[in-house]
Amino acid sequence: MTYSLEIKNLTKTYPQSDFRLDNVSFSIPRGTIMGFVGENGSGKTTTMNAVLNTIKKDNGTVKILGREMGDKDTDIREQVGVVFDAVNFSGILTPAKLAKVMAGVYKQWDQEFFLKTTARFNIEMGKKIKQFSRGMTMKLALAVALSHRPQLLILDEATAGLDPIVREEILGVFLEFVEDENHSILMSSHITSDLEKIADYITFIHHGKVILTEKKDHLIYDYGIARCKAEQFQLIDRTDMMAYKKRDYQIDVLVENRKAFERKYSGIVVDTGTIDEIMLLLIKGER
Ligand SMILES: Nc1ncnc2c1ncn2[C@@H]1O[C@H](COP(=O)(O)OP(=O)(O)OP(=O)(O)O)[C@@H](O)[C@H]1O
Repeated sequence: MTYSLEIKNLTKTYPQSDFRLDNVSFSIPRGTIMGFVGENGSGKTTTMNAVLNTIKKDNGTVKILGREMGDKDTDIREQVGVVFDAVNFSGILTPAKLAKVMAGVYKQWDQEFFLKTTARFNIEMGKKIKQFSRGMTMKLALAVALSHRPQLLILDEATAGLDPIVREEILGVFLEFVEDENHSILMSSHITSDLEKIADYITFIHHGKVILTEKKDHLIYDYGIARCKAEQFQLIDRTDMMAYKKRDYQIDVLVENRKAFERKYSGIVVDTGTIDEIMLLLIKGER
């Protein structure tokens, strides 16, 4: 398998902060979308910044399209499209003028593709960016990121604050982007329903550590949450539980193989879980 992004034992500490990105490792196979989820402050943006070399990592290796990126490595930079939550294009520019700037920055700038994408997104080319709504600005940022023809997109909360219709449109663009099996996306989002729709893999991060990387379909269809009474819970082997959480009248147990669990423990109801529910049990549950 070839990877667009390989992160191995990435470590980062900030001065005057207790936070530590602790040996973060995960890889994104070409042609796939990796959803990156975790609580506020768990280390998603720090990981992305360290991948992009916008902050200096303490340790570990990051390979983008098979190569480690040095400070002056502009051609790998061309291959990575980035959209962060806070877009900071100069407000006095219009999209038309911004495109001229970008054409000077990126060797692979594809003006025809930019015009096609902005038209598709109904972006007004002559309007100043400071007059754009948030959704419009995010769509413009995405059009820019795609128009220098990258192979990897890194998106930090790129759909946050957007209405469901705009999000649906953008998710469609992401799926088209990875369609040719060569392009990949690393995408952090608190809107896990978006990731349920388009991600191939999910990486969970908690307090700077990766707690799980898994195929999304495996999480959604094979993982399960067993709803147990206290006496049923007593009978379950610890090796069959990933995590558990006591509630008022039941104990929720996260299991990796819902069907096998149901066969072994007949009488216990096992539901499928959403990414949010699985994350809550992994983070807040006991082990
Ligand atoms: N420049 C900095 N100096 C010191 N601490 C920082 C700096 N940037 C981030 N941190 C701390 O690092 C931790 C991780 O922050 P990070 O932005 O990576 O989290 P996140 O998972 O992206 O969160 P969110 O979901 O809220 O965007 C936080 O505790 C944050 O306060």
